[in-house]
Amino acid sequence: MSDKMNRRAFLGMTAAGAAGVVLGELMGKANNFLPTEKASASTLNETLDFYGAHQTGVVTPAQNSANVAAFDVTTNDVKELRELMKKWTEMAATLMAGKPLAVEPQDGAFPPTDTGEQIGLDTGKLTITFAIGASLFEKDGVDRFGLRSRKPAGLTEMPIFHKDSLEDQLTHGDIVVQACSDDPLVCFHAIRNLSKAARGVAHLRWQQTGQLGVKAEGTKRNLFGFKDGTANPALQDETFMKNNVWIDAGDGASWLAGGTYMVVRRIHMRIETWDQQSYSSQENIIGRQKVSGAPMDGKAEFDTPQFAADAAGKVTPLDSHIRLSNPRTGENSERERILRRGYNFMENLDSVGRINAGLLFVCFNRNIQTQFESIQKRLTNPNLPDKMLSYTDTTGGGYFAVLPGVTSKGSYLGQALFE
Ligand SMILES: C=CC1=C(C)c2cc3[nH]c(cc4nc(cc5[nH]c(cc1n2)c(C)c5CCC(=O)O)C(CCC(=O)O)=C4C)c(C)c3C=C
Ligand SMILES: [Fe+2]
Repeated sequence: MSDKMNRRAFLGMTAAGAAGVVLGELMGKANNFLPTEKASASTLNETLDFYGAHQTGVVTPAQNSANVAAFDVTTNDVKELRELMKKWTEMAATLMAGKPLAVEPQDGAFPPTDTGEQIGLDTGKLTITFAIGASLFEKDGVDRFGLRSRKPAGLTEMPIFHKDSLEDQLTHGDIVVQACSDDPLVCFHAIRNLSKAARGVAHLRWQQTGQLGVKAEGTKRNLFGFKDGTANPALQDETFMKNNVWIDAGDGASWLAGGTYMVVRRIHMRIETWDQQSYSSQENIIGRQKVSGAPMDGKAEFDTPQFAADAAGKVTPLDSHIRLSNPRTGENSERERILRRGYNFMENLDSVGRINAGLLFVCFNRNIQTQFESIQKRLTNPNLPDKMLSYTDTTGGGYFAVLPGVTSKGSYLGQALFE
């Protein structure tokens, strides 16, 4: 595939999208472009730059749709795995730039290189993020690719937490790919074509879509009807990202510097049961006011809850979700904080007619054990479990290491791991 922009592809793009790419190339962008958190139809044709020290899709403001797909690698040949990463690198850069995967006309005797359903669509700020699971380093005791010694100590298989109902076909995986865009079809197209290109080397293990809803500004809501993301760190807070999200060369696996750990939890929500709970009990379960998103003891969404003044949990119950997820005990709470980037999912009814919907919980953190797991263990502590656990069932997900970004053309995803 040529690095030069194909003239036809260029002309086929919307003017603004093409201008974005050209401007990016002229500026020689080193870092990922962060658009404002505003999402509107006029921004649908924005493209984000694939290249940078970190991959996109982590601190990128969440687009409206996501498609997260896990792959199992079927080859035992490390060269084939490396070739796949090279191919996916080129494809991701091309797709994010809004270009087709092949230059027309193609040889009519072969299947089209690009499946084509995105032709004429805007990219919707498409990001494609690649991460790898512990099983790529070792599976059933076998060092499949000679990579076992390079596995970061903190990258384990996701354990089964109290009350988890993990289903094998929705859990774990050798490689995970997160495609996010304001257009769900663009996400689908990305995953479909990456899967098609992996034929014979890797195949899809599970796939989960998610939606946030179109809203110009402010915190979006989950399917319990509450604002979700209020206490998330600001995406522009580089100090937070350095301390709590991005992995440092000194953290153990130097090849992973600039990456992060991604935790995925497919959390089914018992919608019908939840919908029968009184207004005040819903607020007590979450620990925030439903419409404003304010803490129980506050007035506005971003007020800080004063748990110390409510030791007995009379205002904000001790087993409420926000009280357990962040007890606000100074330094420790700050070190534990994660970057959440989840999506709602809504699927067909289950076999007995219940709504099959929930939260595709995604978070990024620098250390799974001291951050995500520390929070998760409080939420699932059998002695004082999160009240919300009675309304959710976690059916899938996994732990993955998000690869460092690709800084220049010719380099590829995971290169430092294979060298
Ligand atoms: C272990 C991590 C977490 C899981 C799993 C999780 C599931 C989950 N959360 C909601 C809804 C809300 N969560 C909120 C806050 C919040 N949640 C976590 C962690 C997990 N949530 C944290 C760390 C926080 C922030 C706590 C704080 O610092 O105050 C909120 C409140 C609004 C907000 O800050 O986002 C809601 C609402 C659901 C529905 C869910 C599983 C289905
Ligand atoms: Fe939460």
